[in-house]
This record gives sequence, structure tokens and C-alpha cells, in this order.
Amino acid sequence: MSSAATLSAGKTDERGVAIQMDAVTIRYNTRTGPVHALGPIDLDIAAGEFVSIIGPSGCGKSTTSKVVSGLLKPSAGEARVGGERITKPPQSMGIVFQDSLLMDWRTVLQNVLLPADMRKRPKKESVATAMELLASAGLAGFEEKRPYELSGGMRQRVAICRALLLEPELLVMDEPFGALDALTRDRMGLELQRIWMERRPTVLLITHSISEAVLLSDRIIVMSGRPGTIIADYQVETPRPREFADPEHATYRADLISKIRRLLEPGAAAEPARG
Ligand SMILES: Nc1ncnc2c1ncn2[C@@H]1O[C@H](COP(=O)(O)OP(=O)(O)OP(=O)(O)O)[C@@H](O)[C@H]1O
Repeated sequence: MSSAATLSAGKTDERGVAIQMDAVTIRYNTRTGPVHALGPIDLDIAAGEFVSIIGPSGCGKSTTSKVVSGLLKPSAGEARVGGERITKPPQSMGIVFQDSLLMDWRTVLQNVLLPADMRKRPKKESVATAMELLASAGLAGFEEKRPYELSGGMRQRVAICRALLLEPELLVMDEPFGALDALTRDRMGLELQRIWMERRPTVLLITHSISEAVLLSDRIIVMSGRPGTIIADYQVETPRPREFADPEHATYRADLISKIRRLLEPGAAAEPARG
């Protein structure tokens, strides 16, 4: 194990590659003309891998998460999940966006149960899992509340429980902890680490927090300013479970923060990115 974050050599587990992006480019059509938001980017994420994307505001991180979750079709290039071109949100995917997007007419428990209802899963089993998830997110006792009765951070935790309900093989999370206070954010990060270690889903996490990325990820992808391209791909090699207070974690974090800051300075040369 190296003592610093290193450029990724890449790895694939026996389940193969889960997410592939080949020369994916996004141009938004706007009233004032096309906006070249992203790419071309090439990115392979192995099944079971935890990958975070970091980059300056407006560089196309959310755009990338929308491509992977089937909400946005590439203007050029191709994105695949499990070898299949993405044309709609994949069934096996849990998605959490910055905005919790809960249904105000359903209770907290009913919101978490939504994916099970949609796939007609057995009620009793799903309720038990939902209750467990809510308890681990610090929401025991709030099951019968409506989303508008909760704080922004609590709503976001409900959205995270909903995404985890069916133990998805793939999780796409766009700033899922952005609305949480610092303590809850850390606790949810550690909870996500626990879930990942237990079930090994493939995770694509968009975050502004380098510290969170270092805590959770196998790889950290750094994007340039718009149009976002991949300028570095770091592998984080400290053993799990990791903790924020770990001296080794702190060393990684400090090392990465200075590397990423240098990379994002205007005029900095890009490090070679793994394709
Ligand atoms: N629907 C849209 N129509 C036109 N332009 C868009 C649209 N969505 C995003 N953009 C533009 O594309 C670029 C990338 O946006 P995106 O939301 O992916 O960035 P981001 O890296 O996630 O930003 P942040 O970190 O601030 O959330 C931005 O310049 C944004 O203005």
C-alpha cells in the first residue's frame, strides 16, 4: 500500500465493468445557442467499485450523473450500463439527487417504499427493510410524517433510504449529503461506507467534499472546468473501514487536496487520465 494517493492503474472485479462512457459529449441547446457542457469523456467503472467525481462548479458533474442514470442522452459518444446502451433509467439503479424529490402526499415510510411498490415487491419484507433503513438514518419515529414536516437534511436522508431499499447493484448519488449538517453528513458517509462494504454496489458519487471522496472511494476522478473533461484519476488505497479521524486518512486527504488544488489552478497541466 502506498502512503499517498496514486494515479489509478485501474481494476476490474470478477463481475466486470458496470459503467462505460466512450467519448461522451453533452451539448445543451439553449435560447442563446448550444452550450458545450461535457466531454468528450471516457470512463470505465468496474462492478463493485466506488468512484467519486470532483470538479469546479459548472464543470458537468451533474450532467455526467444524468447521462449514467439515463436521464440525458449523449450528444455524441455512448454510455453503457452492464454492457447495454443506456436509454432509460436502469432498473437496477438507485438514484439520489441534490434535491430529495419526495412526494408530499405520501408519508415518509411510503416514500421509502416507492421502489418496492413500483416493482410489486412483498409488502411485509419491504416495510421491515424500510424501517431498518430509516432507523439507521436517524429517522425512527418519523415514518408517518409527511416530507413537508421534515427539515431539508431529513428529507434527503429519506431519499437516500429510498434509493437503498431494493439493494441496488448500482447507485448514482449527486451531492446526496449537500443539505446535511456536518455531523449528520459524516454519519451518513460512514453509513454509506458500511452499506457499500456489506453489499458492494457500484457507486458513482458526485461530491464537492474531497474529504468525503477520500473516505468513501476506490477512485477519485477530477474534472476540469467546462466543458468538463477528466484531468486526473486517483486511486485511494487505504484499507476499509476508514474513519475521518484516521491519521492515514488525514494524510491521504491532505495530499489529495493539495494535488487537486494544483490541478484546478488556471493554466495547470492535466495529469494523464485513465481512459
Ligand atoms: N438543462 C440545461 N440547459 C442548459 N445548460 C445547462 C443545463 N444543465 C446544465 N447546464 C450547463 O452545463 C454546465 C454543467 O452543469 P452541471 O450542472 O453538470 O455542473 P456541475 O459540475 O454539476 O455544477 P455544480 O457543482 O455547481 O452542481 C453548466 O455550465 C450549466 O450551466
